[in-house]
Amino acid sequence: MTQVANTHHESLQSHDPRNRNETPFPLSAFDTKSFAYHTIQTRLPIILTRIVDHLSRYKSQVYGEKELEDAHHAHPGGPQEAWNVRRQEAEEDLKYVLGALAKLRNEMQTNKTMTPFPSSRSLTPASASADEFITDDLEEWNHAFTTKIAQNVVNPEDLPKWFEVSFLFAECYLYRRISLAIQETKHLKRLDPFKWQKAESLRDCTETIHSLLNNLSTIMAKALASDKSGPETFEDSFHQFLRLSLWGNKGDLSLSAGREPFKSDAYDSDTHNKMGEAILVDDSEQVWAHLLSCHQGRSRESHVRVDIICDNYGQELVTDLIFGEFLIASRLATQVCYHVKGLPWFVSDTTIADFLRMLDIIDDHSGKYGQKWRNYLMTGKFVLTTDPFWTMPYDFDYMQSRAPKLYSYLQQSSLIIVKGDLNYRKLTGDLKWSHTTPFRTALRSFHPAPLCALRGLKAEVVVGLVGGQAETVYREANDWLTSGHYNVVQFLNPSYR
Ligand SMILES: O=P(O)(O)OC[C@H]1O[C@](O)(CO)[C@@H](O)[C@@H]1O
Ligand SMILES: [Mn+2]
Repeated sequence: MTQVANTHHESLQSHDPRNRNETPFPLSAFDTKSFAYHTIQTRLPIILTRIVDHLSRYKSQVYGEKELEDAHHAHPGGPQEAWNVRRQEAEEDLKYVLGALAKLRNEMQTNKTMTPFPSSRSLTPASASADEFITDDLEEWNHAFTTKIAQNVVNPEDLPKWFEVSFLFAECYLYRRISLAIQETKHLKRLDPFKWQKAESLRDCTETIHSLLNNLSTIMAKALASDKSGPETFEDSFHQFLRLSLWGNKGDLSLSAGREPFKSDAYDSDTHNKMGEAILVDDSEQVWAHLLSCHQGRSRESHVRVDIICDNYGQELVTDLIFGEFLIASRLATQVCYHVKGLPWFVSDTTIADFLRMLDIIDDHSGKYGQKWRNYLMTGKFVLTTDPFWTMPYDFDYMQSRAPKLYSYLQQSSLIIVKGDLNYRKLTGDLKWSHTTPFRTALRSFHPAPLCALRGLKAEVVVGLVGGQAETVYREANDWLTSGHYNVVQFLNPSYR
């Protein structure tokens, strides 16, 4: 395997507990020609500025004025004084958040040293509810600071800086600091700073979602009608739904910072075929064969659980729900488990509150599926879960040691679908692998169960290509690694050698 080493990082080799001799170095903004540099220099400041704009523009929503008014109307003679105090405190909270974000932008742009987090115990808890955001990842963040794992600093005594640490660490750190500013307030703890962008993008793809849900009933009816002898007959539909979920990944909001946002057209057979031309590695056949063998090999009582490590809200989540519906209705799976983020993350990633809101929105589109999928959640056909690991700075190679419970849960999966670009970066460690490195090698120790990555290429790591393929695609489009146009469907069953 080619070592694409960066002299700056050479002295790191002995420091990271992983065997550096066998793995290349992480992508980092240290390389000024890289997408990482462009992101930290230009895209992330835009993302921060957008939050500040929205928080300033929608102040009254941020203060929860509507909720206050509702409470006031519900209890007209109620404690007006208390509400006024709450409003003033919320105003102070907002000023605090805006100040913290300005400070964060300044620290990033002037390449300051990154500082550890306060202990989660120092944060006053909000009352527990579905839209509660986690805080219990902070001790792990500080573990990464103390041990310097995942950071890629040059010498053990060096402190991490924005343009020198690994790109993955820097980017995750930014999103964690945004959440911290919000969690440090008294009244704004549940604020999702990306909610206006998520809502806007949802409006942009309303028609697409509507048509997807409308067609779903027809396609499912057709697919189920042809179910003479069991799930074997679903092969074509399986490929359609898998690719639909891949296509869903085109609509992320973090990529669009500083670029034209992706406008979704209806997904039809033409889109399906065009997508096919832009799939650089397509292991869908193997995924199908694997899932079918799970179904055929299972006894009457046993389960086939498919885990979806989710990515974005909106269009992508709808395609993932549709895929889940297909898996359950076709009986290829008995359970589909959705893993979402415990914090607002990379602008458009799905949180628990987003997922539940999506079901309400789907109710408005198709009276049927929102309620149906809520029932699935109640009966265990669908499971919705989160874990602090997803918002830690670690790539998946660290899951077994830093989140052993999550790892062993995933070991019981029949198939793990890993969605999107960021998750792919975490699968491969966001390292400078040669593009012909086998997918298995790039996963390093992460082999909990058979897995399939469904990902649009939006960052400078991709593995598993054949010799010469990268060069050919580069000639077609020199921004092939980051444009989101090209895709991979990569499968690995760790029990096959
Ligand atoms: O939603 P996705 O597919 O993980 O994409 C996230 C985006 O954030 C990044 O990880 C970094 O900015 C890009 O690679 C990508 O544009
Ligand atoms: Mn995302």
